[in-house]
Amino acid sequence: MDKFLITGGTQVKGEVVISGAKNAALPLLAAMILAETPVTLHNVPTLKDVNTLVKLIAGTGITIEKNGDTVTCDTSTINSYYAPYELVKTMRASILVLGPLLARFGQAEVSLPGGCAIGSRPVDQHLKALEAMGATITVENGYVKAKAPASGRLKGCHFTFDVVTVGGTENTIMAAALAEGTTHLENCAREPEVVDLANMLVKMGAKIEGIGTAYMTIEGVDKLNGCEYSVVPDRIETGSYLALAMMTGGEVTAKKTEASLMQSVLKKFEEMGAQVTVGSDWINVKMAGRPKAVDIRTLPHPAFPTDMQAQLMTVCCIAEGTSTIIENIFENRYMHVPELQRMGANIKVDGHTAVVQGVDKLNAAPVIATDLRASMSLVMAAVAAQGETCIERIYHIDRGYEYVEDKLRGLGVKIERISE
Ligand SMILES: CC(=O)N[C@H]1[C@@H](OP(=O)(O)OP(=O)(O)OC[C@H]2O[C@@H](n3ccc(=O)[nH]c3=O)[C@H](O)[C@@H]2O)O[C@H](CO)[C@@H](O)[C@@H]1O
Ligand SMILES: C=C(OP(=O)(O)O)C(=O)O
Repeated sequence: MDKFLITGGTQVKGEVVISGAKNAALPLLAAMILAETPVTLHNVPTLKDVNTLVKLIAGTGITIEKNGDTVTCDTSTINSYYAPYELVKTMRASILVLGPLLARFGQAEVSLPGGCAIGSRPVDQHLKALEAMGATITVENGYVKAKAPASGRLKGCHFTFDVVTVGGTENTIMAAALAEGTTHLENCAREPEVVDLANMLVKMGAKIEGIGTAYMTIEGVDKLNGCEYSVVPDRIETGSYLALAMMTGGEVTAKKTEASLMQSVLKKFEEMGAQVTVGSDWINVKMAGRPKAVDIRTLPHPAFPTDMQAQLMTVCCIAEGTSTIIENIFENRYMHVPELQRMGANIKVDGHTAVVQGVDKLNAAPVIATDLRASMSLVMAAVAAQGETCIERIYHIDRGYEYVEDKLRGLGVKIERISE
């Protein structure tokens, strides 16, 4: 398993080009299954999760290829509607092929994703919404087996999500796009990645109203065509590199990104004393001196995203004063805390609440990355700490940060990957 060796004490400075968003690329790849003619997707990041989904889609017989940051797909060769456990277990977002396969081909068999380090993450809302559209769903031997009604097509319905779910909303709008009749969805997720998916579906010929709101109406169409589309910039990758500027009293300009996607995060940066300047496709963050403590609650978009919680907590570790963080989305998303404590952070966790008392500095220590964003939080801590930090199990970071060492080196970070 690969490790990172990071020599700390660097004040980062420079520019970083932001990649397409992992969390948009995955549903957009799944949506390709819906198209009767070829689709071309640009700005697709080269990541382990993207490779997994491409492999899973190729396993159905669909012709799909990734060249650089472009993926092309032709569904005319499909001969299977099956997503195996071996791939699904490595990436929960694999469940996103369920809605498209079922809506287009009337059947699907997809392994049930398990829980993961950050929480149990059930998919009951995905299944309930598809059932409301007339699907017959059984769960047997760890697989979700889904069939459309006898007509072969799902039916429009009225469905209210019990919880705001990004993946649940995505699976449902993809299915509804090809259903017979109109689907009314309430309590939808409004994340930019859901909006990106809806926009691509519209480009493919779907009829969707209420994009970016909690209430969406989808009038099903008989078929969807291919299109050419470009993945939205990664707001979490953007936020992570900008947070590194705050962590080290440095300055970072994130390019090829969009400030409008991440207002709640930029507002927190400003509350912490950073100078934030934005342009049409860039954001600059400059931090003079020590950040100020801040209070954070993670909630669905447009509030503060759970995927930035670990990174901001790490900045709070060296901030002046006491910060309070409340994680409302996932029940176990504080796995980075014991590792940050090993580096000298003063954090107390009680249930969903973490109280972080800022310290003057962090120290290098051997640590273990437990999940994707926890990995980035440890990288940030290591860059700011005095001494050499070894971070184990960095395969997590490869799921979600494209060319991470190159980008960090471009900002002055001293980082080495040790492959064993
Ligand atoms: C690939 C992708 O886009 N991943 C993102 C997506 O994950 P994902 O789509 O899995 O997250 P959800 O929005 O579905 O989960 C939000 C909450 O709803 C619960 N829930 C979800 C579905 C369901 O059927 N039943 C249920 O109870 C989950 O356990 C969780 O507590 O949104 C999360 C929340 O912004 C992000 O952290 C992830 O990075
Ligand atoms: C939790 C995340 O991803 P996933 O839903 O793919 O596990 C994330 O991107 O932070």
